Amino acid sequence: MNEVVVDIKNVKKSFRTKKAVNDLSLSVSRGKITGILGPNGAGKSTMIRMLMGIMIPDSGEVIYHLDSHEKIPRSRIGFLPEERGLYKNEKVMDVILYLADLKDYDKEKAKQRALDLLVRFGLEGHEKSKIEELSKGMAQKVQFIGAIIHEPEFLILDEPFSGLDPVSQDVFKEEIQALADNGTAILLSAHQMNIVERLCDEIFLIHKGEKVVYDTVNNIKEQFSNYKCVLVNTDTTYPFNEDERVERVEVEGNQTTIHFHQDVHPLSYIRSFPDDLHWDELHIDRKSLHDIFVSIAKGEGS
Ligand SMILES: Nc1ncnc2c1ncn2[C@@H]1O[C@H](COP(=O)(O)OP(=O)(O)OP(=O)(O)O)[C@@H](O)[C@H]1O
Repeated sequence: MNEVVVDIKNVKKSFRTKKAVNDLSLSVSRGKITGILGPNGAGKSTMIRMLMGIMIPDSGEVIYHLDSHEKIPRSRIGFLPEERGLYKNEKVMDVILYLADLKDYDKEKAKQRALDLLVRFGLEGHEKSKIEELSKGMAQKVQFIGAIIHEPEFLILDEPFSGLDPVSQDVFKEEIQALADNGTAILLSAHQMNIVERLCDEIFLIHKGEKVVYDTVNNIKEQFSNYKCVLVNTDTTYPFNEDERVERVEVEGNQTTIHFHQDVHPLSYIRSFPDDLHWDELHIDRKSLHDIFVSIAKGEGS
């Protein structure tokens, strides 16, 4: 069942004459990862600030459905801001316990959770290290732990993967997925489309403060993404493009990519290949979310 944790309804926010967010509505549900995407300046941070109560919308509403009398129930929300920053002279455990205390979370529980989380993030034994002694990636892990230490029901992650190496990115991905599997509602802003594609259930794509797409990843791929078929080491003289199902053909090195028109499934086309057509590898794929994002952001639509 879809259990909505927060509804954003028709919010608008302008800075002088600049419309940063124009009439946007969005819901985030328990156990779901919702990606908020958009090119630089699209209005993502402004949306996040309104969710956190750091900014008040000019019109529209942010409505939390958490068991709290506060309009913005901060102790139930976790936030990893885009701007990283922890008290450099403080020790790892002290910083985490301080953040837990800000959310009124029990100190003993926080200590135990912190120890467990430090192990999960490969930071065991660093409880007494000062933040300044940590690498950037390690400090980011501590900040992530600080954002989830109080078991938030709603978690906002603003660019959690920036500056992380691929191994650390994987650790973050696993933890984010595990939190969602445990029922946390997650709003994720990220520019790494390959990660977003695999991690998010739904995507809210905005551009210049306006909604472009709000749907499940599968529906978006269905709606915007045609199939393509890649043949490795095939006969490039074969007239692949002499078929009305084919939109265009690209040859790059030993790869021949056949792009199909919307709604064409390539299987029937592939079955029509002559038996003696050689190829070493054949891949059927859809356009990636990256391709879709770029074409939408450039205003090319589908
Ligand atoms: N405090 C502010 N004063 C004036 N203009 C602002 C302010 N904050 C944001 N803006 C403007 O509002 C628009 C949306 O900015 P916002 O920071 O929300 O975008 P974003 O999608 O988070 O971008 P990025 O991916 O670059 O972080 C931009 O045109 C920005 O210049």
